[in-house]
Amino acid sequence: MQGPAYSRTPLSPAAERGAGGRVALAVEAVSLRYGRAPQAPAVDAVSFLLAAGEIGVLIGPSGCGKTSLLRAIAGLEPLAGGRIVLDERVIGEAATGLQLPPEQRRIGMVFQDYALFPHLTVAQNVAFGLHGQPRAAQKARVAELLDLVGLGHAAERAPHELSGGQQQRIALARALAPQPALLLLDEPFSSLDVDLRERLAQELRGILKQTGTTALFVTHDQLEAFALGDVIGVMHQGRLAQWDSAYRLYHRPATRFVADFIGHGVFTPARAEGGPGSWQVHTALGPLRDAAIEGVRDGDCDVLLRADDIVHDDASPVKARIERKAFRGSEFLYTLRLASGEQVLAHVPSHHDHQLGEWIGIRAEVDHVVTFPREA
Ligand SMILES: Nc1ncnc2c1ncn2[C@@H]1O[C@H](COP(=O)(O)OP(=O)(O)OP(=O)(O)O)[C@@H](O)[C@H]1O
Repeated sequence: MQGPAYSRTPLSPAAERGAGGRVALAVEAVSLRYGRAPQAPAVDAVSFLLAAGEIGVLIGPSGCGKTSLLRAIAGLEPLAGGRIVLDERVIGEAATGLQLPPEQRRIGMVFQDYALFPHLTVAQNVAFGLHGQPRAAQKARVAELLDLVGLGHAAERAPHELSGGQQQRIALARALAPQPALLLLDEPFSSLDVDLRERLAQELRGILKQTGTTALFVTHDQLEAFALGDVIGVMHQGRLAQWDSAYRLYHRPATRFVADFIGHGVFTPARAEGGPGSWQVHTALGPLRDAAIEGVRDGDCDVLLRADDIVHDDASPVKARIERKAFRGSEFLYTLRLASGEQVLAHVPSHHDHQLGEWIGIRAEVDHVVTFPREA
């Protein structure tokens, strides 16, 4: 199927701003199919723009097509539809069969397995993409990159003498050394432990911003996506469900899938009344109002209630029974059941330590009311 993805905001925030937001990467209705299988394409008419120096992150459940899309951009898979433009140069186009080989795309890649050459030193690994340049220039660039990733002291060591995190920094230095027009990163931290991942994600963002590198990063991990990305794409069954800022993905999800995938929340039956600028959505927790509400229609609907929309308030006439609670340090995630049968989630400060089965007062404090057509 051709045509743009059903993304509410097809432009990334920086590309939309225009000023200082020169488009570096344009992915236009890109589709990819493995073999001649009749099943749905692995990537289905995906469109988005990434501005120069911007970091895009693709997230989505396993098998949704993230890696396939990255491979198509890298030139490792032929396009079944659409076109890819990098720095105003068409690098792949289904209609004409144009497919620039990976090495001619000026694209750097960092994958989960560090793929360093074991028989080369760290410095030789980083210099790998610089052949053809004068030796002195190569040496200076390698030193610069090793300093950038904090491993200047390790230049003469062998990759196996370094930790996983250090090896991944070397892989990053190697990919950045030839100053790629675009850096692709496919779950580069997934084999590392959680603390290290978080630190490396922050370091990586700093390095990419310092070098002004345009990058597209694939991860399973929402927190990693939020920490790294200027703009985040949620993929679902080969399609790009939404390409947007983290804030909008959370507060203005374009589809039910995105609303469900990002953050904690439930859909609860509601009834919308009013009109543009004056919508009121009636729920078991009382009426919700939002002048900026989008996509609502008069009548029955489902409304998204996030765990942070529900406030514990014993003075509230609305009561709910605690069915489950999960300790998360500064807060509990309570799963609550209203007398009317609806389930809601609530983030409650962890010093409010109530027992399972207890009834507590709650009220809804919803800044952004998000509704979807009622599902059977
Ligand atoms: N080489 C291949 N041959 C045939 N089908 C493939 C191939 N690679 C991937 N697929 C299929 O394409 C779809 C998308 O896979 P892809 O690896 O892109 O998803 P993903 O979102 O990156 O998943 P994960 O997060 O698990 O890595 C899946 O249905 C997968 O089974």
